Amino acid sequence: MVNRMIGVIGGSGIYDVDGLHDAEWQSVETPWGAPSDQILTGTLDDVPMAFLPRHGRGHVHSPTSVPYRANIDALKRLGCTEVISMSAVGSFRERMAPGHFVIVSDFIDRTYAREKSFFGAGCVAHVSVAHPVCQRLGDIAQQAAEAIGVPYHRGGVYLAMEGPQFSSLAESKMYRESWGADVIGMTNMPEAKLAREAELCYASVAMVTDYDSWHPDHGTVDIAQIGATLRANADNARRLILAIASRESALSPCPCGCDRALEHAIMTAPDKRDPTLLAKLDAVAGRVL
Ligand SMILES: CSC[C@H]1O[C@H](OP(=O)(O)O)[C@H](O)[C@@H]1O
Ligand SMILES: Nc1ncnc2[nH]cnc12
Repeated sequence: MVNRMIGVIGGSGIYDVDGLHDAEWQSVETPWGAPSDQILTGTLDDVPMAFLPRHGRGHVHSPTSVPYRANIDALKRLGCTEVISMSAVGSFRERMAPGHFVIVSDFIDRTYAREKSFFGAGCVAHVSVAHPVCQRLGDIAQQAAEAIGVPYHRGGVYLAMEGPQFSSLAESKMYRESWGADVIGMTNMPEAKLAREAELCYASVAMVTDYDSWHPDHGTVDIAQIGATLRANADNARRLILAIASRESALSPCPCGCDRALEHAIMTAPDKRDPTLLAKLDAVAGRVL
């Protein structure tokens, strides 16, 4: 048995975590470039943790410029076995109100200007993302939300848009009424797909900041209002991270198979694989290469 190591990716408004023992900001180099920032490592309740601010401290990266591959590679390289995302989202459902947390169950990926895979020419792989979220990690997030008493919803479809502009009214209505999306954000894809390729369990806790632009009583999205809700949510986000750590246990194989996602995924014949790409895949896919 090895211990779990939790990777937490903090989204807008979450640039550090309190209470880590032996806390240290570490620089991690990856074959995919630099991650969004240094990574804060330490232990919470004796559980090793690595915290990465997705947009960098000071909010430097836009949703499009976030180095998603470097971020996932860096967390894997540090020894993380799972990744929890904490993200701001707009809501398409009246009942998912600002201040509520949604434990995401699925995604619709509408992003188009990002690198979406570690694999490619010279080493082709196809993993399943039919169930992009780890059920076991979702259970832990749910238990943690229950324990801290934050209003939460288990399950919700997160639509990932490219941004950085918010949606038009017509888009907002289409996502909500025709596509069945429950919340909208700009960052969880391709992050979730890359976590799957890296055989990391992934779960996303979406923190509702607004009703996007569809709601007749709430007008259009306003970044000032989002900021105020984010600040109000930040304390609950920190408490949730603590509560998640205290629910972690020794590592056993993931019941959903996230940790074995690459088992039969690589298509390229061993003698046709590109050594340069294979070298870059050392952390992400070393187990199967
Ligand atoms: C600050 S509103 C828009 C911004 O916030 C969300 O980022 P994150 O998922 O990192 O919390 C959203 O996806 C947008 O990038
Ligand atoms: N309405 C919205 N659309 C996209 N990303 C968001 N992040 C927070 N609110 C959002």
